[in-house]
Amino acid sequence: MTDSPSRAANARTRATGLRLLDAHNLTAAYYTPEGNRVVAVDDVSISINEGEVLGIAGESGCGKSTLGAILSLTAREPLVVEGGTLEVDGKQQRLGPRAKVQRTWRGSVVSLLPQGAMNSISPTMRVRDLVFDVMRAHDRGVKRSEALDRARDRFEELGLPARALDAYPHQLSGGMKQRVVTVISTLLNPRLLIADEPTSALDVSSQKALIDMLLQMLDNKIMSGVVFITHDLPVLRTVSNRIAVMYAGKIAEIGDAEQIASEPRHPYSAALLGSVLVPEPGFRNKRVKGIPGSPPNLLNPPSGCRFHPRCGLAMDVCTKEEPPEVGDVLRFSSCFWTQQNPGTPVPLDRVIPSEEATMVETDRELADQLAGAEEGAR
Ligand SMILES: Nc1ncnc2c1ncn2[C@@H]1O[C@H](COP(=O)(O)OP(=O)(O)OP(=O)(O)O)[C@@H](O)[C@H]1O
Repeated sequence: MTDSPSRAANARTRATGLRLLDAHNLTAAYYTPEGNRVVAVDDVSISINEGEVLGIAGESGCGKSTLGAILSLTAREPLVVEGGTLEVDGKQQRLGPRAKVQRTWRGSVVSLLPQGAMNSISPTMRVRDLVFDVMRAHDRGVKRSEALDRARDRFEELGLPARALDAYPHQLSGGMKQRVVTVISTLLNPRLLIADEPTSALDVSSQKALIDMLLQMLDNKIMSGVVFITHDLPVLRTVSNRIAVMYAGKIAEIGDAEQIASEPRHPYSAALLGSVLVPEPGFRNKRVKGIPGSPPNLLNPPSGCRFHPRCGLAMDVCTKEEPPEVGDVLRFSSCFWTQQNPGTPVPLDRVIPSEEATMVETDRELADQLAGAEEGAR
């Protein structure tokens, strides 16, 4: 995905410094048919500021979608949210098996744009029927004409053709379908939108159109913040103000997107970003081919720091004790090495020893994307 400098730069100036969401001690587990408890998000706390896009990065299976389900209050069996608190505008929503979700929260305070949403629209429903269903789920008394007027106004505000409301899903292109679903999921002006892999099935120009629309929605105060979950690190770096890097159900590192990309403080972030591009100037056209090994099975995660079996910087303490959060709530790294080496750049060649790291040429398109994202950030 190529990027215009102004879009990326604007994304970084939207955040106000005012708090939008404080999420404390979120824990959720899947209960398997065999009766096993798989803790997919384990005691995670994050904060998001007004106007901010918080990107969530991490390898497959590290808990990104589960975190999205907790934040959007959409967890369903076999996932059980076991504890935590969400705080928005001074109001609290307690989480847990016995906590009651306030009706006014789902859709209005937090809203989910689920992974693959565009394929889950019934082929026999027109877009306008979906609009009415979504609005009616929150307001039993809403009239069809009111719902459609609201959607039509919103489509016009965001430059989408109002005639798309009369279309069946198969009549829309993939990119248009995703933009339409995004608009529908924000019709109630949620404070926070959680977008789970919103761009992953789209071609490059549709990715750009969707991201532009999301940023315009933030500018127009349709919502006040976005949690953007994706595997695609160049996209994440372009769109996010801050990035949270997840590993095995925990936040390994969180911080300003550019800081995370150029000066990661956690060995896992360095390795993950190194698998896209090696930051050292002498290796700009090379990257590490993946991180050796694979994320742990969350049924039985490693003791101490969960990344220690794959980390070339691991010390004895990392195998036994939970790592400390080094930094503050907006920028921290959960790592003993970071604690013992303040201000020292993570040596990627020691995180992934050279005999295990296969260096490959960075493909032209990826290098251009990253160069564009960097240019935009300046
Ligand atoms: N239905 C389930 N039963 C048991 N374990 C599950 C179930 N769904 C997910 N998990 C486990 O929960 C963990 C987190 O899954 P999650 O889907 O949140 O990860 P993710 O980072 O979003 O992955 P991806 O990028 O592939 O979507 C994974 O390790 C997975 O094995």
